Amino acid sequence: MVRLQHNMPPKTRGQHGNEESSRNINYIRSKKLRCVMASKRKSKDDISVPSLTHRQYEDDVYFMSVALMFAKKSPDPSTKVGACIVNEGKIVGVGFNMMPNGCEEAFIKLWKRDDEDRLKTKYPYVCHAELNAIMNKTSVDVKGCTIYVTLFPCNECAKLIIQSGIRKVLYLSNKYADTEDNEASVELLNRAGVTHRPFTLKQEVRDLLDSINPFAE
Ligand SMILES: O=c1[nH]c(=O)n([C@H]2C[C@H](O)[C@@H](COP(=O)(O)O)O2)cc1CO
Repeated sequence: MVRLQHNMPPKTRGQHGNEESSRNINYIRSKKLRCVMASKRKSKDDISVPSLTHRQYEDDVYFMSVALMFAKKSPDPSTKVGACIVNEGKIVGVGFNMMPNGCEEAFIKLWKRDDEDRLKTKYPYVCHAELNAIMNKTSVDVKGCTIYVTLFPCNECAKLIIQSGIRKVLYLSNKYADTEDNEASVELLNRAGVTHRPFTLKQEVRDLLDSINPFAE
């Protein structure tokens, strides 16, 4: 009779007659299974603590939602853009595209995209969301901050972002991806070492934001 030592796997006959290795494999498998089951039991009892990446994702959703909420305030009838600057988890600046302060009334008819005369379109006058967010900042500076913006920054905004010390750009839409301005913007951000990446907001969050109407009766 073979006496099994405590903790030793039971002896079984392997498929190819290699008893020793098959015995070890079975032993390892059953041990692994016990570990998995134990960890499942543990995670059921534990209060779940979101992982760092999950928490970061939740923060990203939150700050991008703030950028979207501000985009809704833009008077531009065709493209509403919002931006939110974040410093170590705190919002330090928000903005949306609008005419310069004090010019809103005077330029009200200039929210056009097309006209033979460019001076009769919005483009030479409008202040972009990023510019407003940077100018409205509440902290001393925005060095090392992240900017959440609903549209990929144009080359002029890329310059502002770089010069202000912002180090990271998260954006929702990149609808002008094929334009030269956009190419210049990517080039600028890359050269300056400012990271930029798209962020996808789930449709449910967008729907929720669309449904918020604080002035509804
Ligand atoms: O980075 C940006 N930030 C920003 O606020 N804007 C604004 C300027 C205009 O009001 C609007 C773009 O208008 P349109 O898509 O009709 O060309 O978006 C546009 C960009 C990128 O072009």
